Amino acid sequence: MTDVPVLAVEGLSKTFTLHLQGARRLSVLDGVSFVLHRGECLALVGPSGAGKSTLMRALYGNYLAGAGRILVRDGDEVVDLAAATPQRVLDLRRRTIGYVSQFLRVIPRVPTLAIVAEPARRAGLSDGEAIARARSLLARLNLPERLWDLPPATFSGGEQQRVNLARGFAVPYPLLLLDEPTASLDPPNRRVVIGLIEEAKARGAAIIGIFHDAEVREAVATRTLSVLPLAAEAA
Ligand SMILES: Nc1ncnc2c1ncn2[C@@H]1O[C@H](COP(=O)(O)OP(=O)(O)OP(=O)(O)O)[C@@H](O)[C@H]1O
Repeated sequence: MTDVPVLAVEGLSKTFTLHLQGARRLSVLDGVSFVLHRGECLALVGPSGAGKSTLMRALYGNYLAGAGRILVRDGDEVVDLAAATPQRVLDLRRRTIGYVSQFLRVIPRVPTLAIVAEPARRAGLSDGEAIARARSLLARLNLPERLWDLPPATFSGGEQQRVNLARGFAVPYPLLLLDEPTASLDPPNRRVVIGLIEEAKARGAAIIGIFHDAEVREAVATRTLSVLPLAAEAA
């Protein structure tokens, strides 16, 4: 299976129906196709509102595809995420597909360390290993240790983004989706994230990212995919 792509997207389309506006339909993605192999980092580029985040959300199964296939390699199997059951999608998210969204959304009152350790625990690590991994990532991302036992709801934007990044990099996912992972970070922490992405590529992860920061994009991307706005409203 080594030559089987980690991800093959075939003819992916997505149309939103705006129920509060007379069921108007807005076509955002139309026939998107690409293939991604181990160790590649694909940067999605295109103007604001073109559909980059929509594509990411469809690849994580948050948005249901209108048409097309999203073929994800899962061990010896290839699963079409666009047609998978919700249970199978959750299963893929446990070990196969990681997603670092731009904003942290977590259960209130849970301390930072537990939030970061949780994906590693779900992926099968022991409690001790998951906590050790969480501690090491939080330290690497320069989150002050005095914050680790606090819930992150009141953290600054950059602190919350680093909690999110630590969660995403705590599991060696074969496929990792990064939605503007350095948007709120200062230059030293941007460099830490570039290092984490390079290490993930070196271990064979396939990565798709939206990097508005050109310096970060040029440092990590092996190629780009243009997502362009569609001209017309869907019929
Ligand atoms: N849940 C939704 N319901 C209706 N329309 C949506 C929804 N999500 C996104 N859209 C619309 O789809 C289009 C693409 O949005 P998207 O967030 O994917 O763009 P983007 O390329 O990521 O933009 P940016 O670079 O500004 O983040 C926009 O016109 C947006 O209004």
